[in-house]
This record gives sequence, structure tokens and C-alpha cells, in this order.
Amino acid sequence: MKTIDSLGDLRGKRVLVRSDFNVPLDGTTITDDGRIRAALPTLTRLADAGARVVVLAHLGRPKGAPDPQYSLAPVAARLGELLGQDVPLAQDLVGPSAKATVDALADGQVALLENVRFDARETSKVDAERAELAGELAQFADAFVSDGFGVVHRKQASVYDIAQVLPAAAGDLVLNEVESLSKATGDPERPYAVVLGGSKVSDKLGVIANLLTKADRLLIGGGMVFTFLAAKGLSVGNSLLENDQIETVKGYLATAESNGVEIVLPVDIVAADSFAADAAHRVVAADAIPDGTMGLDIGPESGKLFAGKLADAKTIAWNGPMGVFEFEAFADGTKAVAQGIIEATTAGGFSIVGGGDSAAAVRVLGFDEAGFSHISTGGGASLELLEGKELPGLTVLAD
Ligand SMILES: Nc1ncnc2c1ncn2[C@@H]1O[C@H](COP(=O)(O)OP(=O)(O)OP(=O)(O)O)[C@@H](O)[C@H]1O
Ligand SMILES: O=C(O)[C@H](O)COP(=O)(O)O
Repeated sequence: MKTIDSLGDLRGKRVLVRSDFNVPLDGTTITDDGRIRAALPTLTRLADAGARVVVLAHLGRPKGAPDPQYSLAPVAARLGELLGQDVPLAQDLVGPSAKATVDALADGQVALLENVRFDARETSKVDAERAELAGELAQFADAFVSDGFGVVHRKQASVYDIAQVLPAAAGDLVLNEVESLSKATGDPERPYAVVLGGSKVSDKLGVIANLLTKADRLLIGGGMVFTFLAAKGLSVGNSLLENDQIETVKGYLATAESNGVEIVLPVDIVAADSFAADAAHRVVAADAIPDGTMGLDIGPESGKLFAGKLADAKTIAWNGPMGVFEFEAFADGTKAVAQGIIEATTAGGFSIVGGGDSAAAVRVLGFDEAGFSHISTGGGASLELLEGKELPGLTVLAD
């Protein structure tokens, strides 16, 4: 991939940087700033080189129009604190405020444009619409640096199309992630265990097909569980469920069996009366989830089962928390898996944690990041790389 060095002398040049600042928020409070910290080496390097740095980022999944709950204002404030300089936030993406913000930048200064997903063209499936937005963004810049590793699997205007209209390079975070993850992409040391959880169920179900040809064991937790249990004919109450994926999952279960891949499902579930921190809850067998309740964590027996399946693994990839770890009552499954991975890593395994919330869970629950071989800023991006897919945001940076 092309590197920042290939862009030449950047003093006085306007450099657009795509970062991944999709951080977890509680209201307007950032509960884990790991993704912002991970962006600092590239931003500091560009600022130190005298560039005028204009950062593009998204937050959440707004519907292609401005939506105050997804404003990047909290990110601009935190980025400013971490960089030790005021980071102005333009009120729009390609409008008068963005233009004025970029025009006002001095050499070595960093500014942020408002959420790229407030413009429907960013995520459009129509090439010409994305290209049009990329063309408008390009007017603000002399070069583009792609450093949002967590979005390189997205064929979006600020990730993919922009790299075709400006001199483009990979930032240090993207290079570092690709190098670290490459240890698990080619010929991973076995047994190779993949732990999947979280709530982006349909996104992650998609990666399973490929993982069934690569991994030895798939451990399923989090919101993923219930589509699997339903595929086995079990009732899941009000738990997160992708009804239209049940047939696909039945196919995965059959393929796993014929490929000799072990799919490990929880044997018990923490079932709650509602989605709330103080919801009444009890541990039930996975085949006896009461009607009217929702599974918000894997149960204690499942935690032990999963840790046991990880103990001898030589390569481990983990994406997605095992439960709603943000609520203390539903964090134990995630803790058990994190602990199991740390022990397997200490015993000589190579472990990767991927995903905004999974990485946040490791830090928020008090685990030592050094216990894992690599904590990736990418969730879907790291999974797709591990699947062996070509990622549009990387291929477009090819030298
Ligand atoms: N059983 C469950 N029901 C509902 N939500 C769940 C359940 N288990 C986990 N979650 C939620 O899943 C969320 C994280 O899911 P997500 O798929 O976004 O993972 P991630 O690690 O952030 O990966 P990515 O970076 O790809 O988004 C957490 O906020 C957690 O509360
Ligand atoms: O959180 C992530 O994994 C990245 O920021 C990508 O977000 P997306 O899944 O909404 O594209």
C-alpha cells in the first residue's frame, strides 16, 4: 500500500484524513476513547509535518441527513484534549461551514468536518452519487490519507471514492492493523477459535460462511446466539432474533458438521424481564428461555464451557461482547471469555480482539490490554480481513 511518505512534502498542504471515530457514547459522554487515541499517531505526524489536517469521520448509523444525536461534537472536544490544540468542528460536510473551517486552518492545525453519514451520498450504492460527494470533498484537499481501519470494509465515498480522486496513502493505523492481523489471515496456527457476539447480527452472520472453511471452532455468544437457538427449533422469548436468517443458520450448522468445524453454543442464558440495567433476571437453560424474557448474557456454565474451548487454542479471534456488558448484571459472560483468552495467550496463543465495543469492553471491564496479542480498532473490518476478503478501502490504496 502507498504510505504517507509517498505524498511528499506536506507543509502547507491540505490533507483529508478518514478516521474511525465511531466511539461508544452514553448521551454525549464518550465511554471509551480508544479509537480516538489510535488515530493520534497519524494526525500528529501530519500536523508535525506542517499539513493542514481535515478529518472525516462517521458516528453511528444516521439516515443520510443531519441528526443531532450523531453529531461529532463530543469527538471534536476529546480529540482537541488529546492533541493539545483546539479542534474546530465544521457544522456541515461540504457546505459553507466546512469551506470556512478549512480556509481558516493554519499549518499544523487539525479540524473535523461533521458526520460524513449526514450526507446520503456517503453510503449510496450508486457509484455516481458517491463519486459526486468525493469530488466535492476533494475540493478541500491536496491529498487523502486513509486511517480509519474500522471502515476499510465499506465501499463509501469518504473511504473508497475519495482515494480515486486525490493522491492517496494508508495512514499508520491502517498499516499497523493490516500487519498485525496478517498473522491470523494466511495460515493460522491451530487450533483456531473464533468467538462471535455483539448485536450487529446480520453483518456477522455473513462472515460465518467463510470462517467455516478456516476456523476449527466457532463460539457463539451475544445477540448472535438466538438466531442459532431458533435454527435448532428452540424458543428464544423476546431476545434479539433475525428471523429471516434462520434458514441460513441452519445451512451453517450443516456445513460446520460436514467440514468438521465445531460450533459451540451457550448451554445457559441470563434471561431478563426487560432491556435495563436493573431488570429482574435469572439463569435458565438455553433450551428453556421463558416467554416474555430476553437473553442479555450467556450464563455461568457457558462462560466455563467457552473458556475451556479457548484454553488450547493457538490462534483466537474475538469480535463482539457475549452480553450487554454495559450493564453490570450482564457483563459476566464477556468477562469469562476475556479471561479465557488472556489465559490462552499467556500459554502461547496469538489473540486478536476486534470491534469498537469488544475493545471497549476489555478496557471498561478492567482487563489489561497487554493480555491480548492485538486489540484491533476494526470490528467488521477485522473480521472481513480474517475471512480472507478483499476490502475496498485497502485495494484502492494499492501501490
Ligand atoms: N444478548 C444481547 N442482546 C442485545 N444486545 C447485545 C447482546 N449481547 C451483546 N449485545 C450488545 O452488542 C453490542 C456490541 O455489538 P457489535 O456487534 O456492535 O460489536 P462490536 O464489538 O462493536 O463490533 P463492531 O465494531 O463491528 O461494531 C454491545 O453494545 C452489547 O450491549
Ligand atoms: O464500528 C465499526 O465497526 C465501524 O465504525 C464501522 O461502522 P459501520 O458498521 O456502521 O459501518
